[in-house]
Amino acid sequence: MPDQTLQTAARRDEAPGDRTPRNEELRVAIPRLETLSTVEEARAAIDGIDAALAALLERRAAVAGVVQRLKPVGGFAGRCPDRERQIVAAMAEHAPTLGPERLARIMNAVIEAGLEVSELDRKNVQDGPRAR
Ligand SMILES: O=C(O)C(=O)C[C@]1(C(=O)O)C=C[C@@H](O)C=C1
Repeated sequence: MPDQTLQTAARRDEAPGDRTPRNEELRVAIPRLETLSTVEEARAAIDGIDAALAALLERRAAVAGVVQRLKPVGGFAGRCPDRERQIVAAMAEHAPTLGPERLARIMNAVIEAGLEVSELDRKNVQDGPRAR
């Protein structure tokens, strides 16, 4: 059986005549464990997953940066623990083996990395890129 494909498509409804660009989509091969019988094969599968994860993390940080600019108080000062708990609870439904406690640690690192990038971007806009 071929690898499964995870397709993320956060599409807007298409109105007739709408010429705004479509969202990009990411197609990821999900390796079936029974197809992996050597370290090399398993590592190659990990590399494929990590490339997709990195692309998603990069885009997540950019989208979280948009949230920081739209919120009345953005950045670390506007951190929202309730929203972070919601995110972890929703993710735990897709990752029951990892579970909420491990996911909370992972997402804390992901969210903090995004906030760091958005604060650097804000500083660059204020001071110019030389201050970086
Ligand atoms: O949803 C927000 O309010 C955000 O600022 C985004 C985000 C995130 O990266 O998902 C970042 C910080 C908040 O503590 C919660 C969530």
